[in-house]
Amino acid sequence: MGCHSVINNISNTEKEEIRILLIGNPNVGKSVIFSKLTGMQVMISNYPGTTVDYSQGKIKHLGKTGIITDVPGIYSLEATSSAEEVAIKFLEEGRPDVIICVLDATFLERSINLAFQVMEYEIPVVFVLNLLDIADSKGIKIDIKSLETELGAPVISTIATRNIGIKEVLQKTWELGQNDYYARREEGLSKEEIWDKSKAIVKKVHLNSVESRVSKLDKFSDLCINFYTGLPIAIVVLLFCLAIVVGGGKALRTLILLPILNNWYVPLISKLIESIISEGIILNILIGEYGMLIKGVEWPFALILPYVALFYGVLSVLEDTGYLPHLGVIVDGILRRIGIQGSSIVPFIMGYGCAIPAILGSRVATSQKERLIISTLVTLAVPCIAQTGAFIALLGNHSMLAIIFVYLISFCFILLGGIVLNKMLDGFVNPMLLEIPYLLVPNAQALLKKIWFRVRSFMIEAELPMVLAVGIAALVAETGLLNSVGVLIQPLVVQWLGLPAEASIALILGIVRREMAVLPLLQLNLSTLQMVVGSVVALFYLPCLSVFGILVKEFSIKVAIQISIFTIFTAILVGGIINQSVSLINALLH
Ligand SMILES: Nc1nc2c(ncn2[C@@H]2O[C@H](COP(=O)(O)OP(=O)(O)OP(=O)(O)O)[C@@H](O)[C@H]2O)c(=O)[nH]1
Ligand SMILES: [Mg+2]
Repeated sequence: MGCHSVINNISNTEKEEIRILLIGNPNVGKSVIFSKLTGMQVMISNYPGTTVDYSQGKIKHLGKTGIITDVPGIYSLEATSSAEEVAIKFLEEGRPDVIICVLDATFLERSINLAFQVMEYEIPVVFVLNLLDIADSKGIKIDIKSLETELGAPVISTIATRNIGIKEVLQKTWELGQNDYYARREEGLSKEEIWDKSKAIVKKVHLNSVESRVSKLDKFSDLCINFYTGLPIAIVVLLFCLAIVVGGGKALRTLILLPILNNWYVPLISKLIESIISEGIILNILIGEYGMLIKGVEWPFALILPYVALFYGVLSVLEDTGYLPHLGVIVDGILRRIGIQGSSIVPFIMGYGCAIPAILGSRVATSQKERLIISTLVTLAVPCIAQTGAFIALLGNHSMLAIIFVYLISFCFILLGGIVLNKMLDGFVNPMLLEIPYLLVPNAQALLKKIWFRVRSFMIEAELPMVLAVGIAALVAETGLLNSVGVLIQPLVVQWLGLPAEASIALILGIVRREMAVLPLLQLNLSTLQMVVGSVVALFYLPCLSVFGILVKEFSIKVAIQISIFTIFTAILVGGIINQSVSLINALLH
């Protein structure tokens, strides 16, 4: 990072620190600037509302330490969502020493409007005019000197993604952060006056009359949000993504990972362990039916990881191109019926990866009711990617129809659950206020970094609990504990759901991780009906432990418990109804 070294973790605060706050409209590149200044990896995507919480990092420069905070984007100083509250709280209560206010060169009027509101705080401000390359491609030219004069504070022009201007931002921030220099204060202007003033400034500083050039991507963007052309585009895009994740995942699994595992790894590890331990429980726990060293490697790495990697690959492309908000416009009509705005398609799609970012992402929703609906539906009926991998492993070789059936049930319950919750819960859903970003060609390096970051976090956060869960399965199966636990839930599992008693282990392990409610079924030689029932139960069943934790944190323990009771009840009810009705039809036919 050139002229400064970076320490990522913040410990206690020293006196000599400069506290810096990054502020600006959504999607203007604040997080890119944060990441370039600190060297820290944070989420960066091409849609408003990527950052929903704050990140802090330390910068050391010229012998001084700066603590910089990246917050969610805001349009004004009145919070309309819990994400915006975070930003405004940092500004109002944090009293930073200096503010870096990022302006969007392609949308200057709105940026300046916020700038004036920020300047009322009498805190030194460095203005950063970002996205200059995009402005340039649109034929927008801005007179920086004149903008400086109008704002009464320094303006640095940047192309953050290419690291252009970042060094200057750092220098200016240090200069202002140490001197008591205040931006000019605008006394008590009304909202309308601020808008008028912003408009007048934009007129003054634009060097050309902005007859904005329309690129091919802009034309395609228009096609994506027009319902009649946008709907077929959306279907093609989603089917293409599905093909990559499902088809690609299967190819990776069957052509590369399983052969390596079965032909090389398993014989090698079995030989090794058998040469040390000849028989007994320990041997079985390590390499037996649920062997930790066998299933604990096969399940997470060969069955789940390919889908995780491809899903995050596809998701990251959708995010960085800026396509997701376009999709939001097309699905707004449907989502509104289930109490969600079109813009919430982003957290919803994230739920197909993992429920945690989806629940956190719902912070951009403008009402508590909407947040609750998104979080409940994602927890109830949206399978995470690890669970999808497990469904494909269980049902894929057996019957494609069975997979389609499970996903149809999932869709039906998203719709049904949404309609019911929308009616049941008090509150309101605001009309959609969705900003459509320019479609961009993603930067390959940034994209790969982001995918790697996500896959790595999955490996760190998910693989260990999965291996541990396999260990518990092995222990429970080998010690006969399974039988005693099984007896308790046997009537439910055997009589009502029609599954073998051993399937209880899936229900026990499903508490730890969602895919573990499916994977143990692989060992049981089930009929197609049993597989489908097991999958449907697993689909709804329980939020995994970490999702439960997030629900408590974001809402309350009461809400988390209510959602869990609701999901477990739905799981057992729907699974049982499928089993009982198919069995009845079978009995009548034969
Ligand atoms: N071409 C170009 N793209 C940029 C530039 N700066 C940021 N971007 C892109 O703009 C998008 C938004 O960047 P972020 O850093 O996530 O924006 P943010 O202001 O943090 O957005 P929120 O967290 O949603 O408020 C990303 O796709 C970036 O890659 C720039 O100078 N030029
Ligand atoms: Mg951000």
